Amino acid sequence: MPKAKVEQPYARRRTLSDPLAAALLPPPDESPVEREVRLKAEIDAKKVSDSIDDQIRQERNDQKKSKTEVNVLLLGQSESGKSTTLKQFQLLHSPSAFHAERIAWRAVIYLNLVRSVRRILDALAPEESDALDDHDDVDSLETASVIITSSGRPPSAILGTRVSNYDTYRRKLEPLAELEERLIHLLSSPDEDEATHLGPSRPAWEQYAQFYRSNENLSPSSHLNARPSPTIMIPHKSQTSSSTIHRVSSHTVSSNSSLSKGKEIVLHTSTNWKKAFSLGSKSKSPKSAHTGEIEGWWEDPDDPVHSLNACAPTMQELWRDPQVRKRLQEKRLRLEESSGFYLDEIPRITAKKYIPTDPDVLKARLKTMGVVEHTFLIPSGSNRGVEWRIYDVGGARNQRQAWAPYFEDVNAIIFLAPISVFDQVLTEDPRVNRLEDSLLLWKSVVSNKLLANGNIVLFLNKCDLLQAKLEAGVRLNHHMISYGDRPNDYDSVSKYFRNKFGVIHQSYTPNKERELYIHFTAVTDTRKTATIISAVRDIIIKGNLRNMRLV
Ligand SMILES: Nc1nc2c(ncn2[C@@H]2O[C@H](COP(=O)(O)OP(=O)(O)OP(=O)(O)O)[C@@H](O)[C@H]2O)c(=O)[nH]1
Ligand SMILES: [Mg+2]
Repeated sequence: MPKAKVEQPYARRRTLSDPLAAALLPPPDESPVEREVRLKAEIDAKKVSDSIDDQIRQERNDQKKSKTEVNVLLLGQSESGKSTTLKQFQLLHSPSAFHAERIAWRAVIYLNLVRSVRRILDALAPEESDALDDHDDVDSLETASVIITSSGRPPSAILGTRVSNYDTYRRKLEPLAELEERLIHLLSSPDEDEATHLGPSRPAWEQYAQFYRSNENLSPSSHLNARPSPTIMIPHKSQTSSSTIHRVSSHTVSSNSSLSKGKEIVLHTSTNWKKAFSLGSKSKSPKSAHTGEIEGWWEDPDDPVHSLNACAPTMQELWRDPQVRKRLQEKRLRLEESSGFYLDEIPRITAKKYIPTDPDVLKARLKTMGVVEHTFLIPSGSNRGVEWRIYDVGGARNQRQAWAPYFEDVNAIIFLAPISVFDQVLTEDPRVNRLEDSLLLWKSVVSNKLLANGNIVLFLNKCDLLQAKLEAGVRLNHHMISYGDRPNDYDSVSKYFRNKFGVIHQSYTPNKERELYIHFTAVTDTRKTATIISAVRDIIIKGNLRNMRLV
């Protein structure tokens, strides 16, 4: 064995300084046969040792992979329900962090309500023929909820029901216009007229924590764990200047380390977040820590709650006015598809000491800019120890270029396609039907090679709204000719959509073995969504293990 020959002198030389090697040296009187046997034994031993090393390395890698993180990307067009799904994940896995943020959602909910009222008033305005002709007030008509006819224009009743109290409503609700401006200023970036970030968070939390605890019967420790830490800016992965990553860690573990790891909320780079926190910040701290007597935002005369509270009876009257309802129907303005749900709860939402409930927060609309990362560490159950990173992206067309940098490391995609939107158009481009946009987006996601090995889960979302719409008599075949004369009921329509999305996946996926998991969802429904989320979690974990060949 030439190799052994070459090795021996070195081995002998090493013995001078290496006692272990000296002990392993062959006996000086070794016969050629003994030598051969020894060398073979050494080679065999090395093989065994190498294979053990390989095994250990492999196990370490596998352990590392399965232990560290599962990256999930939420994709879909704007208003498809991505952020709402993320909120459901948060509510399920880190409820205390979710609850701690509730007060901060107050301003967003106010803005959602005030905008609904403004949209109603705009829709009631007496029609002037030329106002319709140069129809550039797209926003006031809430494109997302307006049916576009073949002429490309909402079929507004030209001479519809007159609302006799219109002038009174306008006059009495005048203060809301100023309030809307203020809230937009507080919650939006200068170039946006939609709310894109939360209002007061930490200051509100600190000031009202005691009040909150006494109202919610929650233990002080759970609140301490949930307290969001100050805002930190994190540069975006992509080159786009308009995109931002917002990072929110929401560990469910209750150790101190989770606190020190930092639960940071990152706002838009162009946002003055201190300003955003100012709602309620004028309120003073509790009058007395001993008596627990609380002085809160409702004692601050500048707080928006006062204008809202004063306008509440008129808002209520407006929303209940049969002439108004008729006019909205004529205009086919369906406020229940957007932020309209708060209109059904005006007295509660405008109460001076209103604190948003879980369902209120889930329904609050806050447009996502850039990419928001949430981390969940699941401390028990079959997913124990797995760190979940969920990325929620902005779905509007000008936000989609920020998605690609996240495709590389992704383990699973949850794609949201709202299927109630077949009669709606994109807010950012009123020429494009929302469902068509969703189908195109779906096609480009399922055919993407970078995503070929990830699991893919499709949420056919807003099923509650689809059902209501079909029951109200809106016909799918008026908007999708391909539907033909099939029945216009929920079962037939939902199956049709499932098939349509399924076929696209089958035709365009670069990975023919990939299974597609489809769920019919209404992600604002916590109970049903919790069940779906745990099923999805198991699918993703199993898929991951399969990819790592552990199963
Ligand atoms: N009724 C009903 N409303 C829903 C459903 N899913 C989402 N919504 C509402 O639709 C609105 C938009 O949802 P978001 O989760 O903000 O949408 P998004 O996909 O994150 O939108 P972008 O951030 O613009 O990309 C919110 O007001 C939600 O409450 C649903 O299944 N049913
Ligand atoms: Mg969003």
